[in-house]
Amino acid sequence: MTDLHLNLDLRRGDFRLQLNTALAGQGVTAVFGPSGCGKTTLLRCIAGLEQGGEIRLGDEIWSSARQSLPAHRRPLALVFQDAGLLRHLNVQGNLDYGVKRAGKRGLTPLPAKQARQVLELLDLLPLLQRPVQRLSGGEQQRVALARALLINPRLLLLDEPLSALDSARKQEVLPYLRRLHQVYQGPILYVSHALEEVVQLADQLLVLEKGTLKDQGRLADVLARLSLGDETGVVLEGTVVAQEADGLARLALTADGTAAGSAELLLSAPQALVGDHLRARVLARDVSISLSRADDSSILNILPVRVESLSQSGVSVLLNLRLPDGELLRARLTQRSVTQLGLQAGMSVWAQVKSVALAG
Ligand SMILES: Nc1ncnc2c1ncn2[C@@H]1O[C@H](COP(=O)(O)OP(=O)(O)OP(=O)(O)O)[C@@H](O)[C@H]1O
Repeated sequence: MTDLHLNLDLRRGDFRLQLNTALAGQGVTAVFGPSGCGKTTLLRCIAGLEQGGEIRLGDEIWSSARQSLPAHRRPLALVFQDAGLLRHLNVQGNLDYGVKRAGKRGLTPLPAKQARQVLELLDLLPLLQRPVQRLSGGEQQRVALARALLINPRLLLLDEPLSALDSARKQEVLPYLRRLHQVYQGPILYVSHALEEVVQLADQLLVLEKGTLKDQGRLADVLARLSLGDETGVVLEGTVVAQEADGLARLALTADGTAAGSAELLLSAPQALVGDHLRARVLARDVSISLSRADDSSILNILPVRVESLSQSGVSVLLNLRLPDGELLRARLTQRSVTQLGLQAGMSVWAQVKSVALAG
């Protein structure tokens, strides 16, 4: 595994990006934070479009006080919100153009068999002869992704690749991004300010605030630490074990993201396939508690939990709950409900989650 080491310090007007960290050499690391926190500047530094510090991928120095590999020589691929396709060429022409330039970056493009797998995964085989002006926004982004993957980059940088798409197109492209690991094993850096995207795609999360590192780590851990007010919640991960006839997917939770646990969730994830790894964000405000298992309720997800802690949060109480295999769940209740049920740390209760409240 080849980690990406960053030690950056640069100023742009009043803004200063100051960061000393390492990013995982595989999986998706999302760079997350409010507008203006420095996400794009960070990506541009790594891509060589801005200078300001040390960048090293494993033993390979891309930038230091003494030297800097020019942007067009760095062995990486970039996908921006604008697919940036060449308008006068068809899809095949755009892909060929990217492949031809891979050598400049010191990269060897994917061999034919793997290249075909990329095109299959992105459903591009039927579109190869199509002029790019006749592609939808979502299709254009799939071509941009293929063009990036075919050069077999050592690092893939995605800067808000969905933000120019409307929400229907976003939902269309997201499943493709979720499956990228089937054809690309290198590290992916994914810049976004959309939490729903980050939750679905990222393994690791790097949070920036005013140009500095606020937090970094496993997605579920960092999200649990972030204070998100009304959006406070947890991320549960699992494998889709069934797509049921009524459109609900059955997700078998994996306790630490790897080992299979015992709990299951039903959620609406129409695009997901059996075997897909999915994450569901469960907001604390969408979880209610009962002392006994209610079998006459419309709520489909009823999970046994242990109350770990209670903390006053504004006018409500935030409960940290543990599922039998150790996953964290949170519930936000009124003080009146907490008093009525006599809820205390250590109690075993039932957590109820409406399946519509789960965004896959
Ligand atoms: N060339 C520049 N000159 C002056 N200020 C700059 C320059 N480039 C970026 N900035 C400032 O640096 C800050 C970080 O910008 P950046 O685009 O990296 O943020 P971001 O987190 O990607 O924001 P967004 O989510 O809105 O894209 C902003 O305040 C921006 O105005």
